[in-house]
Amino acid sequence: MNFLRVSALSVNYREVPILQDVSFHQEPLERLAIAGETGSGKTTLLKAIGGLVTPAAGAVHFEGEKVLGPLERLIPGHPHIAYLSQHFELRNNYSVYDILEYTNRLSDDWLPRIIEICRVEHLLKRRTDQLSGGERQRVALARQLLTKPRLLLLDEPFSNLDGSHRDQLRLVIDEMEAALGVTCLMVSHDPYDSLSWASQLLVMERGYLVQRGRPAEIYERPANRYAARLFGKFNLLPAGGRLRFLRPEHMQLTDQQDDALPGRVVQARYYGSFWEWEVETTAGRLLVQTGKPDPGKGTGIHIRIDPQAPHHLVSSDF
Ligand SMILES: Nc1ncnc2c1ncn2[C@@H]1O[C@H](COP(=O)(O)OP(=O)(O)OP(=O)(O)O)[C@@H](O)[C@H]1O
Repeated sequence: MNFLRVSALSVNYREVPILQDVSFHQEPLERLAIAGETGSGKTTLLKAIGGLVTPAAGAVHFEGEKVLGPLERLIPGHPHIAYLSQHFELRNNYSVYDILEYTNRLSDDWLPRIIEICRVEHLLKRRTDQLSGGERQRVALARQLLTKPRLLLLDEPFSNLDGSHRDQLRLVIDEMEAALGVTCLMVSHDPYDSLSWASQLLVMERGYLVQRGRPAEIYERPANRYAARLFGKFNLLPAGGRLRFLRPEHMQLTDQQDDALPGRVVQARYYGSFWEWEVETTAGRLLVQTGKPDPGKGTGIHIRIDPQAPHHLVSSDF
């Protein structure tokens, strides 16, 4: 029995297919992230898992039992699955403490524990309309945790947060998993959030699940051009009738000209921790990630493939 099993799930909105034949499973404490372009069906998938939309076909099973849709339950949703929506609402004119206490369905000793984990102690007396975006996010998360979920569905939890609030929320999620044993399934359109957090990634494209794998597998060996682009830029180098897929950091500048590809720098862009050079070569325009600054447009250079780079060959229609 899987902790969560999604089987051949399809969802339509007014007869338009939004999710088509999606199947996967998740085990307890496995960190699963769903990536995909806007409109690819990520939120709809979370809602179907949480019992908030009715599938047109297929089913979701949680701990061996079928998750019922909104028409099959008096109160939509599953009692052990919490859903932190992108557009969560906190009632106005209530203090944070009142909201949390009101929601608490657990024994009283849980409340201070969750307040501490979510780092909201200093906010308890404030009204909900007196909070910043990051603070509201942590209060909303605390509120969901007080329903004692076993599965927490997080829809773009970092999307409106700056760097320091993101880091803080990341710590909250880590602690919550460890201290409360909550399993998380996260939707994120930001490649860095999903690559660095997940143990398994799902890639959604126009309602279909097109790839599932470990983050490094999907980053280095994407199933198609769409999955490749979601996680950053890439090069395709001719290799014996096929194309070799290489990320810009898999290309190296070299002084040794044997076996190297000559080229001329077209443009150099600065990204803080690295530079990216765009280089015109006989194999096409290539991107090279390097620590070296802009050498000037037209500079002649030589490139080689990092000997440690993955060997991912794709067809010419990639
Ligand atoms: N209630 C609805 N009625 C009709 N169509 C909907 C409804 N909700 C979503 N859709 C459509 O379903 C598709 C998938 O939407 P969904 O919100 O699941 O995508 P998403 O991948 O989560 O997008 P985003 O990253 O922008 O949140 C979109 O084309 C959207 O317009």
